Amino acid sequence: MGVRSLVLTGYGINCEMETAYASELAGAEATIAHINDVIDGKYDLEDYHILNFPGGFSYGDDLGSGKAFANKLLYARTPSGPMIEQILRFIEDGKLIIGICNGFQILVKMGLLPGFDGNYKEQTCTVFYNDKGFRDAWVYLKLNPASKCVFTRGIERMYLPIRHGEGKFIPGDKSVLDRLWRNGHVVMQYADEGYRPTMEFPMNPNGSVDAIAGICDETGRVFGLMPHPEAFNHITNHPHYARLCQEHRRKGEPLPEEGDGIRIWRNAVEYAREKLV
Ligand SMILES: NC(=O)CC[C@H](N)C(=O)O
Repeated sequence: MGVRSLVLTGYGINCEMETAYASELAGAEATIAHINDVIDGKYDLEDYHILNFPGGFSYGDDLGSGKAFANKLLYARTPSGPMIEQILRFIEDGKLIIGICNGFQILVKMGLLPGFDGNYKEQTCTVFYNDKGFRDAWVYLKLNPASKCVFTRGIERMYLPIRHGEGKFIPGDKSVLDRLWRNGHVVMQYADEGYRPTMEFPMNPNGSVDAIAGICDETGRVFGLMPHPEAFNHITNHPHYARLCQEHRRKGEPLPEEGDGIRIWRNAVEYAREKLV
């Protein structure tokens, strides 16, 4: 049996195709499912190993990005009980969840991230309006070596696209922020070209506290980030592709075809193959 990846969509989520494609490039079998079909019981989370919450504009970002979709997941009932119970069981079973951009906003607003002490239903952080409005650009990311995140194992730095208006990560208070650092929840920070974390715009595109761009839960198996790794699936996505080609030709080194973002799903698929399949 192979690794199966479920990609949710519906209500204005718009990155499901690229997210499914990223899963497949990494060796998983991907299925795109409308959230209502999951709630109706047409898809069973039990059949999957990786659950993806892609980016987009669910419910038009009304009430704050991701809030309405988060509430839908918290309060919807499936034929076999509350939807949230199935999601909690998915985590308990040792499986993997990733939320990207709007997906990250949904996970934070549900309380699934950071999910302190396994309490996945209490919101302790938020993702708020960027300091300087909507931004569409590529960002340098410094990975936290102390993070427990399964999806980013062995990755020290990344260069990925962002496109959001509400990406400013804010912990509820200082004790929440301390705890995020102390227990390895912080996965990645916005950085300058030398990969030093920064609060400076535009390298830090939104003003996130401590330049935080992505966090995970205590298990390292629930992960969310504002940047879009699925959108760097091939080297031609890179904004300086032509320059990279020239540089590599000069050095006589082949340019890798796969985009760096796929490493996130490669880690997930490898973990699932080892532990879940
Ligand atoms: N690209 C996205 O997923 C956008 C996220 C969200 N709708 C925002 O603008 O903040």
